Amino acid sequence: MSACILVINCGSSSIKYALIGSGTGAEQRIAGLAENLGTAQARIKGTQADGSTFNYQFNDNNDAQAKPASHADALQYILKQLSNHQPAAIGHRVVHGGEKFTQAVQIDSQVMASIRQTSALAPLHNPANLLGIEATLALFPSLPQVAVFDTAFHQSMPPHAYRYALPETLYTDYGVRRYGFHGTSHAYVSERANTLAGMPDQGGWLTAHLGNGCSTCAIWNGQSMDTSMGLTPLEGVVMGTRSGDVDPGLHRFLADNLGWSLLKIDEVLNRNSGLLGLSGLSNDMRTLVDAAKQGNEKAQLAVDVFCYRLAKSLAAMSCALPALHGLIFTGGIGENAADIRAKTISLLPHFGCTLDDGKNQRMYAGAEGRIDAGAGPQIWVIPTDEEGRIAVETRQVLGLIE
Ligand SMILES: Nc1ncnc2c1ncn2[C@@H]1O[C@H](COP(=O)(O)OP(=O)(O)O)[C@@H](O)[C@H]1O
Ligand SMILES: CC(=O)OP(=O)(O)O
Ligand SMILES: [Mg+2]
Repeated sequence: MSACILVINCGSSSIKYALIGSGTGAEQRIAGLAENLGTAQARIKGTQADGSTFNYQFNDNNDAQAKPASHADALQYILKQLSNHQPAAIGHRVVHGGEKFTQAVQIDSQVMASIRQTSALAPLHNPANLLGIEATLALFPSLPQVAVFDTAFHQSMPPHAYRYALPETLYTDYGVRRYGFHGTSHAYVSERANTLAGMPDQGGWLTAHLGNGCSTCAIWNGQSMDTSMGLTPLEGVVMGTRSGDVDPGLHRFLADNLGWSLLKIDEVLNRNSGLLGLSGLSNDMRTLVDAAKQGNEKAQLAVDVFCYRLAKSLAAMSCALPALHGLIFTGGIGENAADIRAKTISLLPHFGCTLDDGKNQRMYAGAEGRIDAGAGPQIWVIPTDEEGRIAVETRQVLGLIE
């Protein structure tokens, strides 16, 4: 693979990686996932250059005394797998860039200090992103590294969308405003939809990125006009383990009546809520859809709240657009869960969308296509490609020719 970019997306307990070659003709890609890092179940699975797959369990003899594999251990293993390929540069997903970063930048010590400063606003994400950067800097001290921010795409939001109705000093002195996340994904799928629908850089799209974290976005002529996540990735729609919007009065209620500390409240809203909290069963939409079909009422309620709050968010986002050309579903749930798409669309009759049930049900994993029946705004399923877009932006920042 010539002049390839290594893309690293470090989560709190996982690392997604991809080595993306520029070559001529079809793009070449080797990708994988390390998960359960920091636990005895840490493992890595991925593809190799010849197309074969590997699945490596760090602690395969279940030794209770063994030290759990860290992010650095996983990166070392990943790089060993890729040792036949010398990347030209490394691109990192960084979730929160605050107001400072309106586009991707080459990483230096000042950029790292800024990412560190912003960690308080994305405690599940930025510290993990920094771990990834530090580990690759140690392993490849001479390679250029680029940070691609989830927040950058949303810096085009107008003040009426990004300001909270709070005293001004909280914004001017402390940066309390709405930032939005998943920008790399919202940007990628809306550009892709422009291309597929034959309307380059024009039109109004509502995008629903539905992964473990979920967010919606209103995009007009290629620019983010509003999005459901805010100061932190906790605001907005229901997610796997995150609550999304709650009454701000909830915090005082829990403190006064249950004696919970702010730390405990934050933990519950981030890690024990959302689909997991409602169902008491799982944060995995596949499990919930199956359980609901078997008559599990809590799983059904979790699915119902998820779809209703998602439709409500899309309806609210439509206020940011002069005209609506289409809706786009992406992320693990958006790409794979036909019933969730159908239920959400059924809650938006005033959009005038018509779903083609057959096309919706027939969409297979990894496919992109239109699932509307022709009348009203278009409905698309477009698999996101955050890694591909991070590689493109890394090349652009460094002036590397594709
Ligand atoms: N076939 C499917 N049906 C329903 N949900 C699915 C399906 N495949 C994946 N998902 C859901 O997608 C979510 C994970 O999305 P993904 O985009 O992979 O996550 P991440 O945000 O970590 O990138 C999980 O809730 C998972 O259950
Ligand atoms: C910002 C965010 O929620 O990211 P993820 O979906 O990767 O958790
Ligand atoms: Mg994701």
